[in-house]
Amino acid sequence: MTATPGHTTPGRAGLARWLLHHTRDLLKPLGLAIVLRVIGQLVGVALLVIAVDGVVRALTTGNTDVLWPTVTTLVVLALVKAVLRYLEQYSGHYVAFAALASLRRLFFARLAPQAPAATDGASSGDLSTRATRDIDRVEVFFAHTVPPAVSAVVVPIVALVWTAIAVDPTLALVMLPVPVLVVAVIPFLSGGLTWKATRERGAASGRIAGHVSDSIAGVREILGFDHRDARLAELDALGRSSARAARRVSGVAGLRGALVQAVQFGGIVALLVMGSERAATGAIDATDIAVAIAVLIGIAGPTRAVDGFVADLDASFASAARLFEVLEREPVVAETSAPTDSHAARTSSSTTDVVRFDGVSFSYPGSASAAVAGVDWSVPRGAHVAVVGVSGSGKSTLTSLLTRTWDPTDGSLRLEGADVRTLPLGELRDRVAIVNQRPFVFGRSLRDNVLLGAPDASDEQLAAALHTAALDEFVSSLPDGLDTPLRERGARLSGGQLQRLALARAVVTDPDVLVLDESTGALDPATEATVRERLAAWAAGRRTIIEVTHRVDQVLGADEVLVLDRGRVVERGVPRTLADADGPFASLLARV
Ligand SMILES: Nc1ncnc2c1ncn2[C@@H]1O[C@H](COP(=O)(O)OP(=O)(O)OP(=O)(O)O)[C@@H](O)[C@H]1O
Repeated sequence: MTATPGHTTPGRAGLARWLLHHTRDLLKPLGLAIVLRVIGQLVGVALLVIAVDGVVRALTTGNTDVLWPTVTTLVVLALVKAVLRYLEQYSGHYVAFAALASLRRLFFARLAPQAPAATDGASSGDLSTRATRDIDRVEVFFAHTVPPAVSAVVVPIVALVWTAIAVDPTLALVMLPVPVLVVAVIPFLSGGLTWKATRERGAASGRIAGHVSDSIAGVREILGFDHRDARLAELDALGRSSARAARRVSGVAGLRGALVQAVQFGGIVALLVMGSERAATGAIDATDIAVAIAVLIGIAGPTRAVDGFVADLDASFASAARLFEVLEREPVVAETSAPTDSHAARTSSSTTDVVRFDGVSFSYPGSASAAVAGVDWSVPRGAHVAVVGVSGSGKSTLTSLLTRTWDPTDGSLRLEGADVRTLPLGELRDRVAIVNQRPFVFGRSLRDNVLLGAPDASDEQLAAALHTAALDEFVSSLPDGLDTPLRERGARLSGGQLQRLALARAVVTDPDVLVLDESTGALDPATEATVRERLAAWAAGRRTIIEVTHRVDQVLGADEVLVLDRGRVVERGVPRTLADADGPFASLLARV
């Protein structure tokens, strides 16, 4: 993934704070879930203690009548516990699912400003795993972790303090190591052993998802070039590394469960031994020993819950870490903090240049050479200009700086006099529309796809855009017209139809500047001529067209052409004049 440095991923405590920070609106219902759980589990301990106390008293006194008030109390407490359990489950899951919804919103809200720079190089399978499975796993943290974790600490403390006061302080002391070991020591030690493996397992799953989604998207190439065996071998290798990490996690989980049980039974044995010694001195009686054992058994459930969630919690934190990496990454371009009055800047500007590059240079992160170097260029309003050059000469990069996919490493770029960095990104991208080489089609209707950037456009505006892009005849030939559902990635469209759809999508937003990045290459010559004619009529000297192409013969009619070579401007001028000169443009033309 093309990562831009953000904050270092914190450890589990930091991630817990981070999750709680982003879901702070839910802290009240979360608090309620915790209180309900703690009370419910204390009631559970009380149930055991009262039952054991009643039975032992009845047996030692030989009077079974004393059991009736005990039974009544137990019935009432059992009902109370059931109601508390229901309310706790309800509020815990309410919090969990509301938290997931807000994390999903946050994921897209934070990802959008990083795009397309940070998402272009990323595996879509890995990103979608983060947005779905990783977010779902965080549910464990809210619904099955925070309330049990708090009650695993609070319930034993209350129970032991009560035992010390109401039964015997020595027995309470004997019991103390059990919850300490079960709740704190064992999970802490095992967490250290499994955290790395759990993170490796999460990363491996992301890589598997990326591999599978690439295989689906590239199935034609895989079959066409008989690449199946190699893909399967890669998938096997990924599966093996995921299984290795999973084995380590499960092995440690098994060991942890065994240790917890050993400690709990050891606690009962210790109570029996110490209790008998204390009873022999007359300090306590049989009922006290039985009640203390009941308390230890009563707190076994709440404390063992830690063992239950520790493995899931590691997975939950590993997922939170994968979310953190995306959500806290610095956007490649920063939204202006104090937007200038761009309209005022525009109207007060006396310039007739709609776009102006001043000493613009740009290098991709990690790249030693500049993709664009020292470009000075101004484009007059209403002009049709072209940027040409051999493949890799920096044409697309130059125009992507205009909409701030990236910011220049040096120099500045102005739109109608205003530095693009001072314009709100939304406004900038409204005013400059780019038709990309590889437009994306969503699995929605043709209408929705064209109106992506202008959902409120009128029917007339839509019809005009379709006409300009020469897509109108195609649309009328479809039985469902604009309501025709399109499959994702435009599977039902030809290359030329896809390009015209992308063109209509840009034109309908009524931009000041339209950038065409190799966006007519798939059209047949007659359709291309129609599109060019209609685009010229649409621009009508008011809107500016910047055309990026390596098909130099197609831009002989442009007002100006800029020839790039390895990121530098090597020639500029009126194309027909340059065609007759003996320069780079003429030699590009000779190659056509
Ligand atoms: N996202 C990226 N990360 C790193 N390097 C990149 C990236 N995109 C492009 N480049 C590099 O920057 C240089 C200019 O690429 P650019 O796409 O701007 O050229 P181009 O003239 O538009 O090429 P083409 O005509 O083939 O589309 C090339 O060397 C390319 O390898």
